[in-house]
Amino acid sequence: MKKKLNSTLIIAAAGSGKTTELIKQIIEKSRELPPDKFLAVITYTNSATNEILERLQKNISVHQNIFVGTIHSFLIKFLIKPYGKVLGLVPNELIITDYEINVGKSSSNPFVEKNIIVNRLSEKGVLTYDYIITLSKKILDNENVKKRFCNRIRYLFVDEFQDSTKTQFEIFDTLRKGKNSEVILVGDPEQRIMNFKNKPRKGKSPSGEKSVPLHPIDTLQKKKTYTISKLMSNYRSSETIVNFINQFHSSIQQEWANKKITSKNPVMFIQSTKLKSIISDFNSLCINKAYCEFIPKTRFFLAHENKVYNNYRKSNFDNKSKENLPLFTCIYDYLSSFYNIKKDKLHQILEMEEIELRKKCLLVFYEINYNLNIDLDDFSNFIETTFSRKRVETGEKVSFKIKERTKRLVDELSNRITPDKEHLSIELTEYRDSFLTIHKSKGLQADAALVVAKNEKELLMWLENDKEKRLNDQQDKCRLGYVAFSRPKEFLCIACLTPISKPTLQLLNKFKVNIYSPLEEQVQTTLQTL
Ligand SMILES: Nc1ncnc2c1ncn2[C@@H]1O[C@H](COP(=O)(O)OP(=O)(O)OP(=O)(O)O)[C@@H](O)[C@H]1O
Repeated sequence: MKKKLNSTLIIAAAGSGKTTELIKQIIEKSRELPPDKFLAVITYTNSATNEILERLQKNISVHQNIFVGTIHSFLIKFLIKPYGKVLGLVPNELIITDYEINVGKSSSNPFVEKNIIVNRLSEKGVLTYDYIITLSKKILDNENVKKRFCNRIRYLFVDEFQDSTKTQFEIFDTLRKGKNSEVILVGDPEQRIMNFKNKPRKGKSPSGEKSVPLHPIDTLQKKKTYTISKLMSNYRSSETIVNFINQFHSSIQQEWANKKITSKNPVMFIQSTKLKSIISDFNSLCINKAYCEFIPKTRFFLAHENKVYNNYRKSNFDNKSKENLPLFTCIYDYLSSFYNIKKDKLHQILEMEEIELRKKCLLVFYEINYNLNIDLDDFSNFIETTFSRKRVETGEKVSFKIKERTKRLVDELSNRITPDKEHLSIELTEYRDSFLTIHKSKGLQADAALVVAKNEKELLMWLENDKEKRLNDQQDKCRLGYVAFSRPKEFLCIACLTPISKPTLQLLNKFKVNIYSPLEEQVQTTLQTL
């Protein structure tokens, strides 16, 4: 008897181990896959594609009829290449480009003008990413092609479904409607932080008033076309953080599942409004056992826009102490000026794998920590021997600068506590760049995170807990807060660059956030000592 094909929407909130779940389900379905049908997995980045393929290969042999790739490569393989030419929509040779067509503001109708350019390019075989989606939809208008497409694919998995556009969803849903395929969509409505071009346009409701179309990940939860399944555990964060983020999720209340994180660190709000003080308060809280039980080895500094941290980074990291930077960043920075090589090119030019480079950096750390009287000339020799590369001498002035730089590195590192084995392995495996926009931090995690709002209005959007308002937030502002708050495992601090009002303070209290005001802290300490 033919097995009933049941399409599913898996709601997987932050830290729920959605990749693990995805892999598990792909393996299960691959066992039921007829050899003449395809199982396709759509991912949103090439690195996600690689991770999924690597993890699959550890468990099954990935046959020709299993496809893992981005939406664009999926559509090119299954629709554009086999049918585009036959239908006379594209020429033989295709060039795919990520070039974005931007029509000048002076244009009277930029939308139409852009379409004309994109169509002309496609006639010549040049396809932009956006056009690949439009073209695929056009191809699917042909009933014959639609039937063949539906017959070819038995299972379709879509990762990060919340970031799909409406048109992309319509293409996926074609397969479900064909009744020969099973579609498995995995995503988190609360982590939908699309960029502008993906936004649905406003329409008018039958009554004439402006309506805001909801994303399919929200509407599908109310329909019966897809079975809804929810991953209820959070394997990433402490109980306090899980409870905190639950207050902002519109469809899931997660359970704290990582019982290894036993610390009860409170979620903190730092009351300073100057970025420099905020960062310094955050770093002091990280090493204060009263607030943070274990010193976090990986820290994220998050904000909506890069510019929040830019000035701070320029003025502090170019000249002064880097004492709170991760160990490897300090040594990479040093090596970068020592050899005059860009930081991200170090492993390439020094001809070693990233992990090898990090191990050598540890040798540098130990050399500084176990050798109390470092001779700066000897240190240069040590670096050259350790990294098997001589520094190119470029004059006395530079030599003097390198000596100064070495002195600074020795100062920075000799004050550090020797990392124990456990922490070392964390640093070796989980090191990440610390300053990130919230968009960039998606999918990543750190031991601690500082999340800075540029003003009270932004903070209040992040703290919005009215489900309807969150659902209708067209600019993803509320959800940006959720993504940022759900990154840390152990310690979450929030701050705001403008003073906040009393009602906002009360709101923070309502959400069980502790307020940290360094001045009050000082007064308390002084009073206690009297
Ligand atoms: N079944 C599991 N048991 C124990 N730990 C798990 C399990 N699944 C995932 N983890 C761990 O939990 C953490 C979060 O998992 P992961 O990054 O896959 O979550 P996610 O669902 O992708 O979250 P986000 O959407 O926030 O990026 C990781 O450290 C991962 O190793």
